[in-house]
Amino acid sequence: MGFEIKICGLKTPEALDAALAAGADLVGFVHFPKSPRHVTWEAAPRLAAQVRGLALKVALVVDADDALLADVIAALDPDLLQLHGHETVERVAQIRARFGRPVMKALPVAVRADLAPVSDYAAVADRLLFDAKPVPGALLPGGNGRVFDWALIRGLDAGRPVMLSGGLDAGNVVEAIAATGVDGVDVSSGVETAPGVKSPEKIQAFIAAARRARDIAAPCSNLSPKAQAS
Ligand SMILES: O=C(O)c1ccccc1NCC(=O)[C@H](O)[C@H](O)COP(=O)(O)O
Repeated sequence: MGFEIKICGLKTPEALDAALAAGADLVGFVHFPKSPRHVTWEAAPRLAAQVRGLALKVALVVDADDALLADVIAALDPDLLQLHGHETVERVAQIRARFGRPVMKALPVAVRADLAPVSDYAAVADRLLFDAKPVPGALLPGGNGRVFDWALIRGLDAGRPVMLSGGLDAGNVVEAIAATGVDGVDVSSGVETAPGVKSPEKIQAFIAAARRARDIAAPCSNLSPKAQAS
């Protein structure tokens, strides 16, 4: 798996088109009704069909029960389930076994102690996503545009591919990649003009910047992220 760039919170055909045209490796669809990025049941199958294998489809859920997961999987046919709630290690393992889809567990990070469960989650998840811990009482568990201290995960060997998110944008993603050495980056609010409103220009700029950083980290490779992943 090569370095990967994920654009999350896509809910319109135009925004999805922009992410695919710019070369996103993963595109994320949020199922969380309180979110301004929530994808309706009506829109989900159409968005999923629009991807046409150009990127991996990621279905983001928060503490979903089996019935909801089954519905989300039926609607999106995702390549990856992103678990962005308080799912326990046991629940992550159960979801992976029960639904037969690769799983990325999001872990909220604010202080070093938040990394204590990394090895337990790495044992049951296919990937890990480090995101900034929301402030107490926040409406959303992610997609808050908050940055955490990247030094906390510098050089961390989780034994699984690791993505970084939380307050990334075209202006800081190069530094974030250099500071952490992660396997991929994930962005939502940093490519928006307002909560839930994606900007094609910001998506394009983010992906171009992240690619530049990847190429600095791996100067011998001319391959696209997708080609490296294959
Ligand atoms: O984006 C949301 O509205 C959302 C709702 C519920 C759970 C997670 C959510 N977003 C997660 C992400 O988009 C990313 O994985 C990550 O948190 C990056 O967000 P941002 O800081 O806005 O770039």
